[in-house]
Amino acid sequence: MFLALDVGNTHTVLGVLDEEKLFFSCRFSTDRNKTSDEYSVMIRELLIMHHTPPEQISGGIISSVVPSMKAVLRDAVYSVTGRTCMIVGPGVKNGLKIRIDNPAQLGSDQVADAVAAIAEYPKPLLVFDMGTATTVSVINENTEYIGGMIMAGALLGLDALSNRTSQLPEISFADKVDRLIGSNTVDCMRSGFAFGTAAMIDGVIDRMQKEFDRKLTVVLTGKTAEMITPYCEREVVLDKNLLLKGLRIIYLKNLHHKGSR
Ligand SMILES: Nc1ncnc2c1ncn2[C@@H]1O[C@H](COP(=O)(O)OP(=O)(O)O)[C@@H](O)[C@H]1O
Ligand SMILES: CC(C)(COP(=O)(O)O)[C@@H](O)C(=O)NCCC(=O)O
Ligand SMILES: [K+]
Repeated sequence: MFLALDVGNTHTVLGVLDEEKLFFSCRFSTDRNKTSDEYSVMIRELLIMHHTPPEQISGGIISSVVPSMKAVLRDAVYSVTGRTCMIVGPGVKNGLKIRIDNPAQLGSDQVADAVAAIAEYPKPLLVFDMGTATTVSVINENTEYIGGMIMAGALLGLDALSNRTSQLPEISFADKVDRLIGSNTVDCMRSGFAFGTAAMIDGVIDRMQKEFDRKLTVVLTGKTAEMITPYCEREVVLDKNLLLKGLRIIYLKNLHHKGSR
């Protein structure tokens, strides 16, 4: 069993996996002020809460788009399990053919997503990772990562909307949004979030499709994708664990390269 950590700008996802199974995953806030000691307490408790003795963890892998969190979490995992995590980035093989101006610039979350998507889905394909930012990754028929898009995440837009206006409130999304045409402030905001974001995705898919002869596969992941997928009109696949599956592939690839760690 090994640990996989996906550090996003808002949340960190921790998964415990082996070659076939995802035993559990959980999310906690990405808090840049917490120390490795604080994270080690949290990780230890999460493992125990999920009936996983830390001694059973034989290694770990971290993908982080928050640079300072890499060392903090690696140290925390080391103090809980005695194992040193691989960190997605220079020196760790990912097998992805990255054809962009500066491959080192690509976020490690997009690398892990792309590795998993290539392994599981027909090409060409698009991956929408909907977190703090929404990223679109484009993979061609030859399984090359050729580029993509970055936009503000849908929830970031909503935060900005209520923070930067005097009359728009903070809203929640406990219920399904069933009206396209809102007739009050809150319903208008809810419709804008759900249908507006879904229409953006549908529209990007249509435009991207024109660049390819073969039908694109479209995979959506990230917390926000769970909320938006039901409102999309194009054919999309929601894969909540895409990134963890990518980390599994990268972990196993490097384990076999370097011998056991
Ligand atoms: N409990 C929460 N605390 C803070 N932000 C939240 C929460 N729930 C949702 N969000 C919003 O979700 C977005 C991030 O989604 P998430 O999938 O966690 O992203 P990331 O992978 O970038 O960490 C942020 O824009 C934030 O506003
Ligand atoms: C675009 C991102 C900020 C998305 O972060 P997230 O929403 O997962 O927190 C992250 O993937 C990143 O910092 N990327 C590096 C820049 C790039 O991919 O070009
Ligand atoms: K993202």
